[in-house]
Formats: sequence, structure tokens, C-alpha cells
Amino acid sequence: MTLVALHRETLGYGRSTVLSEVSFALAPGERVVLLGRSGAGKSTLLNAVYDRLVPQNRVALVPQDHALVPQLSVLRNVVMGRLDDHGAVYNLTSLLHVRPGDRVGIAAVLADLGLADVIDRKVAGLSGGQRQRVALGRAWWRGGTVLIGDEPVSAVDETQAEALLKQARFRFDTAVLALHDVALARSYATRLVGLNRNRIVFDAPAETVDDAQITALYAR
Ligand SMILES: Nc1ncnc2c1ncn2[C@@H]1O[C@H](COP(=O)(O)OP(=O)(O)OP(=O)(O)O)[C@@H](O)[C@H]1O
Repeated sequence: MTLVALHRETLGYGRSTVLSEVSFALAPGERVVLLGRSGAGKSTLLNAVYDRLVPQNRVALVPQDHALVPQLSVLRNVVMGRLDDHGAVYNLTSLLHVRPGDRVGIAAVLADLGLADVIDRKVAGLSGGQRQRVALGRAWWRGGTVLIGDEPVSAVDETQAEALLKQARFRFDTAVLALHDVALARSYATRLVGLNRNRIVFDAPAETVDDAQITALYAR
């Protein structure tokens, strides 16, 4: 079974091509990590995969810029993870008065992320690492078949990053993440995809990708 498949597609913006001849398929249970230099096209590929997954799958997204509403509390930002489960009236009332059951569930998610103390704080007053964990909290609260994350642990230290990816594994069977930390990528991924010079240069089970292949991605 395949959740999404791109076959020799060209991805880019307007007339500018970022990735050529992209073939990429995702099966349930795979944890795919995209590697490549800044600008190699990781976000472009992630966005294309996300767009194609969404019509038929519940997908939790952690975008690179977090897409939080700074003026709202942590609680209300996390509530937004499930907005599309309900109609507009339900959503408006639950944003104004978060339902007690939802608050309990969200508090548990936030406790796992070390954010229990800031549940009622505005996101605007949080550190970068805290904001990133709020974005993860919104994805955890959403849940779903697939997690898509664009550098989802870039703002926290290595130990925290490992712990957060463990939670991601526990909560989502299938994921596609862009990560810049190669050791972290190796510890998490079942499959590694390397992007360089407008192409996918490798796409293979993580244990078969050697360090030289990865180093070559980042060579000038
Ligand atoms: N919305 C956009 N419109 C036009 N060009 C874009 C847009 N987003 C990205 N690009 C360009 O596409 C190329 C690939 O960008 P992309 O964000 O996919 O790379 P990336 O590997 O995710 O980089 P990073 O690690 O810095 O996030 C870059 O040259 C970038 O300038």
C-alpha cells in the first residue's frame, strides 16, 4: 500500500524549478528523513508530499516557521490542531471557551512536552524552543496517520531533540521529516532521502546509506 506517490515530477515555484524528475513514494510505517544543504529543496518536497496526502489522510504538520498565533495562549494554539474536525460555530465557541475535556487532553500533551507551566501563557512571550514545542503539541493533539515536519526539533538541544523524536515515533507510525542533524536523522529514520543539485541523489533504507554519501550532500 502507498499513501502518496510522485512520479518523475518537477517541483518549483512559478517558472523556477527546484527539484526535477522527483519520484517519491511513502508507505505506512516508514519514517523518512530528508537531508540536504539549505536550499536543496527539502521544504519544497515536504510541501508537495503534504499537499498530496491531505485529501485522503489525516496529516499532522509541523511547519518550519511553526505557524502559531503569537497573541493567543499555548492552549488555544494547540486547540487549533483539531479545528477541521468541527464546524465553524463549534470552533468559534471552543476557541473562546476551550471545552474542559479538551483542556485536560491538551494539558497531558503539553506535560509530555515540558510545557505544563505555560498552558495559559501567550505564545508571544515564549522562547524559540518553547514555541517549537507548542507547534509539536498542536501536531500531537491533532494526531493522524502521518506526521510531516520541517526541521521540527531544530530549536531545542540534542537531548531534548532525541526525546521529542521518541515521542513522535510513539504517536505516529509514519512520518516524513526534514532534519539537519545527521546523527538524529540516523537514529530516527527507517529511510533516508538525500537532495542535492535539484535532484534526489539517494533514497534508501537508513542502514544502507553510508557516511560518505551524506558528506557528499553537504560538500561545496
Ligand atoms: N515560496 C517560494 N517562492 C519562490 N521560491 C522559493 C519559495 N520557497 C522556496 N523557494 C526557493 O526554492 C529553493 C528550495 O527551497 P526549500 O525551502 O525547499 O529548501 P530547503 O532545503 O528546505 O532549505 P532550508 O534547509 O534552508 O529550509 C530555494 O532556492 C528557495 O529560495
